[in-house]
Amino acid sequence: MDEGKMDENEWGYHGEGNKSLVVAHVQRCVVLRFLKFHPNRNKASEEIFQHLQNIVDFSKNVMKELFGENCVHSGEVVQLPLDFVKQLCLKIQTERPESRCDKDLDTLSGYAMCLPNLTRLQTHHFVEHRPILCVEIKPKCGFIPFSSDVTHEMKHKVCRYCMHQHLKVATGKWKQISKYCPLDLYSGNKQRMHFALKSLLQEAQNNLKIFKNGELIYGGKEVQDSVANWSELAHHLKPFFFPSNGLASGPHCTRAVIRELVHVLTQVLLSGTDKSRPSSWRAVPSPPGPQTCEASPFSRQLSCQGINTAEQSGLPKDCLLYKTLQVQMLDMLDIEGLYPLYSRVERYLQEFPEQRKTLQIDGPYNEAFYQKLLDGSTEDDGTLAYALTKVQQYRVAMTAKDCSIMIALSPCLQDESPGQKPVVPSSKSRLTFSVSVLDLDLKPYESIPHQYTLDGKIVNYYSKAVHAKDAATATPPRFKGNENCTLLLHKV
Ligand SMILES: O=P(O)(O)O[C@@H]1[C@@H](OP(=O)(O)O)[C@H](OP(=O)(O)O)[C@H](O)[C@H](OP(=O)(O)O)[C@H]1OP(=O)(O)O
Ligand SMILES: Nc1ncnc2c1ncn2[C@@H]1O[C@H](COP(=O)(O)OP(=O)(O)OP(=O)(O)O)[C@@H](O)[C@H]1O
Repeated sequence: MDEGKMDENEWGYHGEGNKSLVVAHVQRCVVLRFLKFHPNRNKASEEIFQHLQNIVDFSKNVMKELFGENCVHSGEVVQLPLDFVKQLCLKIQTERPESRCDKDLDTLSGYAMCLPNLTRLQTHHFVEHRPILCVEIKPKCGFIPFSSDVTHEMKHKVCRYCMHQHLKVATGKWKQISKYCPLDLYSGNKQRMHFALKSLLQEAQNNLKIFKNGELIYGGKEVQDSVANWSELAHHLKPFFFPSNGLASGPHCTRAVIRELVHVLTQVLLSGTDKSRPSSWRAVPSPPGPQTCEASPFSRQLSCQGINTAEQSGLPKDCLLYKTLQVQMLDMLDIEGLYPLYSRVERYLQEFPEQRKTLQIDGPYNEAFYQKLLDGSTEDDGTLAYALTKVQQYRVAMTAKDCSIMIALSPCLQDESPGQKPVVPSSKSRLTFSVSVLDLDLKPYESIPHQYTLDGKIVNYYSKAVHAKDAATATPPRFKGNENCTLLLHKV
């Protein structure tokens, strides 16, 4: 990229989250990722450069080690002409969702990250000109806390995502509770994974987006996509899964296409990444807590039928979901056990603020930072060192609980040998695929008190909701008496 000759007309709005905004080049497979801030809260250019450089370093030195080389794209920090950034900001403003406009793109520093466009690149080695489908999943936390510091009994039974759904609906963030439960997706059990993926397709919220040739076609919009839009989605997907057969349109076709998508995604999610290089670390051998969530409609249905819900096949150790779960489980103490350790670090920093740098609270995220994360000790010896290690591990775990998985699929031409590229078969086609992980910015130290407060709010709200519903109907809040759970077990 020639940063000297930048033309805003060559870039288009691509998407955004809470902290960054992404624009994509209209021809080349690259994106620019800008930081966002509340109005009038812009930081000094040097600070922004350092923040972005920290993101890149953390990705290279820590996340590549934990997730594997092939799945992580660290990118680089670039300096752009301020005029270009200002014009770009004006150009994309109308395309931004209103709910994200509480923050503005940083137009003052001129710094951004340049990354491969994962919605258009099949692998980072090839620039392809064939159709490409890309599914982005934000799976969230896939385990129930196993820490003995947990005081709320509910947290041992119901996962955070399912509890949080109730608070999100109550505060108006989403209209209805999703049937998706991360524990189903992470189970490694195909039936549960199909159910989880189908639930994401039914209620995408901010957990699912689908791009075709780099363009968003499903999810990620203000007006929520749902089953009502499946026939349109199926129309987009049909050439990928039924390339040469004239499958008629209509509900039968829609169901067939969605079924193929769900099956293919499951296979890809269970496939190995970085086969050549086994990961050098393990956080926890297998989830020590319960492996099902009592609020998951799937698990509830099985237990209604007297089937042992703890039974599951487990994830293959070389797949990305397994690696994600391992990193998430660096949170061994839960926020309830972590918070007192955070307070210990905080007290020390109040007394010795100049030590913040030595303790690597805001970086540098180098090899030494990574090595300290591998310390698996669980005995608190009362030291600052123990507290600091747990705090840093928690921040990394929280990052993995909020990252997204990007699955790119592209049809194999008839009789084509895929070469080095992995292939997933669907019933009427073969697709090459790649899997990546994105949004791996280390969560800030400062967010820990917020996590602690939010955790309490989520559990208290959910417990009250369960109580209220129990009192009214003698059934848990997620199910009304007339909701037939057998419906949920239809094969996809
Ligand atoms: O706390 P959560 O689980 O609601 O996660 C936040 C996300 O909400 P979600 O529940 O996924 O809709 C939230 O996503 P949205 O802005 O709601 O799309 C952010 O990802 C937030 O991270 P950060 O503060 O921007 O670094 C996330 O905050 P962190 O907790 O990861 O810091
Ligand atoms: N390298 C990439 N290639 C293609 N699309 C990308 C890339 N990076 C980000 N995106 C898109 O931009 C969106 C926003 O990016 P990202 O998740 O990094 O934002 P964020 O503000 O850090 O998120 P959060 O709300 O979780 O803090 C993503 O959901 C994804 O759709």
